Amino acid sequence: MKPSGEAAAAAAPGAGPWDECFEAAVQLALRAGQIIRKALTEEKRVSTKTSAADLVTETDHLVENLIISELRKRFPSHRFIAEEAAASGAKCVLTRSPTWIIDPIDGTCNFVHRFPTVAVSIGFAVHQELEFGVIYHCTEERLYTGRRGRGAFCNSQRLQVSRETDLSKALVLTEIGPKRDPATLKLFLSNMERLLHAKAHGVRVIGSSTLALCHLASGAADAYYQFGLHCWDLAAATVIIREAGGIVMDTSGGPLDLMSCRVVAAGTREMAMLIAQALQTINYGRDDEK
Ligand SMILES: O=P([O-])([O-])O[C@@H]1[C@@H](O)[C@H](O)[C@@H](O)[C@H](O)[C@@H]1O
Ligand SMILES: [Mg+2]
Ligand SMILES: [Mg+2]
Repeated sequence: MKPSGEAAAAAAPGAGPWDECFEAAVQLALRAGQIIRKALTEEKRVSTKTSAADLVTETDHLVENLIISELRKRFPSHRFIAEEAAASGAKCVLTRSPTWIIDPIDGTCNFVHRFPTVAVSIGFAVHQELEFGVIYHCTEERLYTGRRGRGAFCNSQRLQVSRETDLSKALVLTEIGPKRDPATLKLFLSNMERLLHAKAHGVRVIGSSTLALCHLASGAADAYYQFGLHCWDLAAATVIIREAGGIVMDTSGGPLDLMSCRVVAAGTREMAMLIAQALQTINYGRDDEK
């Protein structure tokens, strides 16, 4: 079923203080998805950022500028944290002001290779609390939404996480992150090996952290962990997972720190703790200290 803004709004009935912002996010995600879907098959100008594996295209910039300019027109007092602005030096500071946290294309490496696992992610926080998240799987036309206290949905289907607590019965998702030096790769592979030694059914890397986190929210996977993602990968997906009944926390087992570039998420706290206890830390610094 094609997603629509009306379906997303109808899926979470009842007026709320941020309805207008939520509906703007939905419409912009759908519009961005059309641009990304069209550009997927076209020639691209590709640049690198923090590593040879950390790619960016003109479409990332075009989509991010479109989203921010449209939101600034409608909500001039709001603040923005966005991936490509941060790459150009903008500070990632989450204040108590209404703040949009944007990843214009999540899965840019997939996008460059025309691998159809790409999303646009728009999160929204007020008083430093995540209020809603919108993630649009551009090629499958799946609109994932979550609003604090009002449930999580894919198109108009309510989402519910897996209730699995046994790691030996779990499908675990992760992502590689942009660092490719030998020490980081050794730790990344060691973490994957630890989970396979613990008899996890499988470990999957799909190239988009936001869509992997949406799969978790839909119950199609039991856990997710990563070192090397960012607040714009996490913001929208965190609301969606929590509203689907899941847990999103720090890799230490403590509360999520949106700026820490690391996460463990799962359908149950038991599963999340089993994952966290198995992991060796890979240091990627903090978004708010770059
Ligand atoms: O850059 P992008 O495509 O928005 O986001 C990507 C993340 O979704 C992925 O989890 C991570 O491993 C990549 O390094 C990259 O950060
Ligand atoms: Mg991106
Ligand atoms: Mg991303």
